[in-house]
Amino acid sequence: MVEEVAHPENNFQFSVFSYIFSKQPYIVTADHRLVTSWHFLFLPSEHPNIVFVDSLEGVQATSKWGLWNEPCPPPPPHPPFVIRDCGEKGMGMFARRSIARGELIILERPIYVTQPNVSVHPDQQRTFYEASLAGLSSATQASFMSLRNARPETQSESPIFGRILTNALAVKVPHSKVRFPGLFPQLCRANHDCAPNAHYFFCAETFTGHFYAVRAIAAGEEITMGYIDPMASREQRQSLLSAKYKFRCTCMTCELPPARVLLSDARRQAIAEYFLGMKDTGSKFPKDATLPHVKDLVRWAEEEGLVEGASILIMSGLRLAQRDGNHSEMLKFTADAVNYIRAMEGNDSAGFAMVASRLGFSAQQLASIFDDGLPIDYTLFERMLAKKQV
Ligand SMILES: C[S@@+](CC[C@H](N)C(=O)[O-])C[C@H]1O[C@@H](n2cnc3c(N)ncnc32)[C@H](O)[C@@H]1O
Repeated sequence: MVEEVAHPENNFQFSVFSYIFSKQPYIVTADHRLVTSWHFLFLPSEHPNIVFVDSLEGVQATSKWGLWNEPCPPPPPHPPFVIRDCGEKGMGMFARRSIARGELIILERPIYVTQPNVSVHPDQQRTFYEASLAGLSSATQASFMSLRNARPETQSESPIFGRILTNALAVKVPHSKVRFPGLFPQLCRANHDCAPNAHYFFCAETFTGHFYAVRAIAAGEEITMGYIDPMASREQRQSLLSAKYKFRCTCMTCELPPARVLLSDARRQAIAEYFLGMKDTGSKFPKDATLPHVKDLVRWAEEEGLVEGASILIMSGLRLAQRDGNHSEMLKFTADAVNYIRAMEGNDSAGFAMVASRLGFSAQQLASIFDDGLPIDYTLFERMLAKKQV
């Protein structure tokens, strides 16, 4: 049975080859002639501004989350940034006023979430992507198409594909290890820096991308994020950025004098090796890890401006100290972990709750020790730890 498709909230007709798989929830095939018709589009009811592309099972699971019926949490009342043209980089995000470390810059819903590999034949790619774009309202389509396309070589396959490659940010959803590429009208305007001053993460509970300042940002300063593995050497980073995003990075770290680049590369490599060791052992610290070494790595990560790397190392240090029953080090690492997580993800984050649960506390209990602005109540913390016999 083939039925023509119109988005429930707009009058778009995808194509005569689209058909409705299900009206409740709204699931359609992009084009039933495609060999890859196992990719379906989910058009969340009353949200003509989101399209979710996945296998049928994927969109069926997604459609049951009910997140789409939740209103998007309101953004900060006066956005602390402007998006403007900045020459060779194209558009960029800039601080309208000074922004404090740990301040929320923007919170935004994606408009388009897709499978990492919608492996359709190049000839069919265009049909597929055009049908998926047509699932959006005309305003959202225009916003999508205004995003930068740094990959014009893909234009013949689809003008959409290049925009996905240029702009996608990871969307992580419950019960799936897949990092879905997601597009956001404003978040995708942030340019890259190898020591970024802001941190992006996706919150599945509210289905929004969050962007926090991880350093104090001065009025007029550019707000940046990291696109690639920051532990790579400068040469590797340059080649990754040039291959995928088609630009040469001229950030401060990349422009350091040669001797400083060597030092920066060596530090990043040492951190990468530690992470590899964690992966090898499948545990939170590598075999033979020692507290002094972790502390050196944390300091290097901080000096390199690698906030996310530093936070992972701090959590690893916390676990090492926990393994050794070293309460005073646990205290220091916990204080650092809380400090970092608050800067990267705000006060009520899942990360904060994770640190708390790691120590056997609730988020509220931990927050009571690390209340904003007050000196840390170490005695209380010691007492709580002793009670837990961590
Ligand atoms: C996600 S977009 C960022 C926003 C983009 N500048 C725009 O105009 O919409 C990624 C693209 O921006 C440009 N870009 C991002 N960071 C850059 C940087 N540090 N230097 C030069 N170009 C950059 C590259 O063309 C890259 O492919």
